[in-house]
Amino acid sequence: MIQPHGISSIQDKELFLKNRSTLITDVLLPNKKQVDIWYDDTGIIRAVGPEVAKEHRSEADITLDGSGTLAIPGLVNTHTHGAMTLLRGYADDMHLQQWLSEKIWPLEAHLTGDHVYWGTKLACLEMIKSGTVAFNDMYFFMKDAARAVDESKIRAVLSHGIITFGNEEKFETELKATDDVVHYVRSLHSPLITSAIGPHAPYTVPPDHLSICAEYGHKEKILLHTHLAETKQEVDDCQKTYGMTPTALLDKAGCLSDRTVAAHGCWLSEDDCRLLGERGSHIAHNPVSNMKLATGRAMPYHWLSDKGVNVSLGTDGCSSNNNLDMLEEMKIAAICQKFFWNLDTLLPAAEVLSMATSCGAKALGYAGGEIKEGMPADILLVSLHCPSMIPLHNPVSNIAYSADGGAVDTTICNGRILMRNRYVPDENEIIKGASSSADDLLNRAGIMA
Ligand SMILES: CSC[C@H]1O[C@@H](n2cnc3c(O)ncnc32)[C@H](O)[C@@H]1O
Ligand SMILES: [Zn+2]
Repeated sequence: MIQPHGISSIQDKELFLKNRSTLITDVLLPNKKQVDIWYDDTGIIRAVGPEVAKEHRSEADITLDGSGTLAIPGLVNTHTHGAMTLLRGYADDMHLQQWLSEKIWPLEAHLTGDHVYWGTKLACLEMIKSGTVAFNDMYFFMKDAARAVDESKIRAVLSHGIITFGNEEKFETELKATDDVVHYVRSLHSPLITSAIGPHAPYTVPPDHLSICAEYGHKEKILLHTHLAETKQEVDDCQKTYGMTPTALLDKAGCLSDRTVAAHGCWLSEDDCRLLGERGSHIAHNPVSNMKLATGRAMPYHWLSDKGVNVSLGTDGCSSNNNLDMLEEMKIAAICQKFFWNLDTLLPAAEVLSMATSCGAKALGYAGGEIKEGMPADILLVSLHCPSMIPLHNPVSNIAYSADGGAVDTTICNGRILMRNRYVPDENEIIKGASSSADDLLNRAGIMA
């Protein structure tokens, strides 16, 4: 049996190498019940309860001592641009359109597949260290992102971000890049990685191109990932040009279905929320990015939940956040909603925890986000010995309002242990590779690091 504490020998490193039947003993659940959890080598939870260790100890290859930890489902980041880790701190404190057109897009023009590989490796490392086990990613060079995700062993939905501004030749290239990613991801035969089509936004992709994206998504049975109603300017321009809201425009183009994940939704109207509910579409809320880029309005969570829309949580990219810490995002989501809408009961702790877990899994189209029999073993063990978790009057409150990603001790995705006692194999190599890749990007763009 491999001992859980102290990663000191080669044998201990075997803990991370493959899926094994695993017993987690004496762990606390958010309802304050102490249980054992047993999952098998296919990564499926087989039993959760107080007597599970007694019944299943002989079937487990590994036992992890869960005492002093709280088990919660792995977190799901439903909107980000992973490789933007390399742009962290590059352009802050700006207006969105100016930020994109004057700083971000000019630098992104110099990106290579190698940058995206290292940026995504860094993103995966940061996510594993803060308890995220799945993410919805839209960026460039997504075959390189797929390689990085495949090595990191976390879940991802990957889309090539399509920006055309109506240019037909560019659209051809973007569709080809999308098709390449879709086929490459399928060729990996990974149960953890799927692909999506990613028209960037209704203001960068015109209606005829959006319609073709929708058709492609339906044909391939994949998700459609986009940005929606992020700023007032986007909504006003859309009304002026097309006589309808961006949500109605997406619907007219066939882009709204239960396989649609739209990020932001800050400026949705009540009618937009009704339409999203009727279509079964999902909204990914990104409060930190919205507040940092001063989008001027918080996503109307109360209208969306009234209309039955599934609302999940995302961080957006590291240039507008500037980290991928979903525990931090949960707190800010819960307090931002209360503050902006002046409703002290809006988005309570338990709802924001669901938003970051089961609602995220639902948006990304897989069963998960709950610790119970039959679910994938996407499990975090959060340390109860860190100051932000003491006292433990209410574990859900501590998770939503007090802890940050640093409290996560152990991260398990689909039964594979990715971090134990905050140790992740290859952490130093990833930090080194990503740091020099970020320097290389700035050099290529003629910017002194
Ligand atoms: C075409 S790949 C994705 C594209 O989106 C850019 N991006 C990052 N954050 C935001 C945001 O908040 N709103 C709109 N676009 C954003 C990213 O830099 C890529 O160019
Ligand atoms: Zn975004």
